[in-house]
Amino acid sequence: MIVFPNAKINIGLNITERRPDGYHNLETIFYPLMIKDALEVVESDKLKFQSSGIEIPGSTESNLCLKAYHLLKQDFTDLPAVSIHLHKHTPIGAGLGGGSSDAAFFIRLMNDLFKLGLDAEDMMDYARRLGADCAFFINNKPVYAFNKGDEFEPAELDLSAYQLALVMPPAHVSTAQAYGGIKPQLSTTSLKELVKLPVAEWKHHIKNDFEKHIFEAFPIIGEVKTALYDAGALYACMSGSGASVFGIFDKQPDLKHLETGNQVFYNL
Ligand SMILES: C[C@](O)(CO)[C@H](O)COP(=O)(O)OP(=O)(O)OC[C@H]1O[C@@H](n2ccc(N)nc2=O)[C@H](O)[C@@H]1O
Ligand SMILES: Nc1ncnc2c1ncn2[C@@H]1O[C@H](COP(=O)(O)OP(=O)(O)OP(=O)(O)O)[C@@H](O)[C@H]1O
Repeated sequence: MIVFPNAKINIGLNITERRPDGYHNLETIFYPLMIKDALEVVESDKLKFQSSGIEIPGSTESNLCLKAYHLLKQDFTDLPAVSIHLHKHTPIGAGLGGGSSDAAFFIRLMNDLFKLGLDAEDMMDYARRLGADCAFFINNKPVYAFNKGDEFEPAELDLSAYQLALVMPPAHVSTAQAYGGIKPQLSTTSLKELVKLPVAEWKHHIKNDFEKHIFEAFPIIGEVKTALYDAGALYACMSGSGASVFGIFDKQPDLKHLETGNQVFYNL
């Protein structure tokens, strides 16, 4: 069975409180983005994992697909061994949730392949144990997210009338490093309300709290955001903890000048 785990962007990100467990409460809007990996799983005599495409840092055992397999195996002890092939296309250290998506799609695939009988809530509970971003990819629809970013309310948001472009600068930001530099602050108006404003108004109201200190550490990322506004973006923002930056345009932008040194994705 083969599936195509897609990425996400965060439209705004308010880090509101530090939690006693060391994590942070936040609010954000998750929006699915059509940059995709390919994930193939077949039943096998023993558990195997191989990847192709972009090189994934870290050990094979730390791959979120294998972590998801072991998590399911704890409860489904008869689960057969599988051979996993992940073709990695989504940039890593990008704030696009690529690894989280692989894990969530893996859980969905295993549920279908081996008829585990899990509903969406059950799968989200497994996903939450693998990472804060992971649960979103179970339903994979635009949502307002709160608490650790793993509790959701539906968001009525459809950007299909716009052109989305994404730029990945030559910088890699680790999520833990990004949270390390943050000073949480309660927000005055909820993103849930702000996102109802016209897209052209968002730049005056919707922010990503990571941008300030990440732009200081990696000036290139802030420069990319400026370049997206210069190219006519109605709204531009770093996604999650970075390093990628997306722009929302009312027509196909000309970003040729950004293609040297950056990876640019169009028609998302
Ligand atoms: C930045 C975002 O991508 C926004 O959607 C997410 O909050 C990150 O989610 P994620 O990559 O799935 O994060 P996890 O793998 O659960 O956690 C990585 C590290 O980020 C920090 N972390 C993550 C989520 C959160 N709500 N508070 C945190 O402080 C913790 O230091 C944690 O050790
Ligand atoms: N399937 C996977 N794909 C990519 N990275 C993975 C995967 N499984 C585990 N990882 C680990 O996750 C790390 C990437 O985490 P990081 O938090 O930097 O990602 P990100 O792209 O910024 O996504 P997020 O939006 O979830 O923060 C990699 O260095 C790698 O070690």
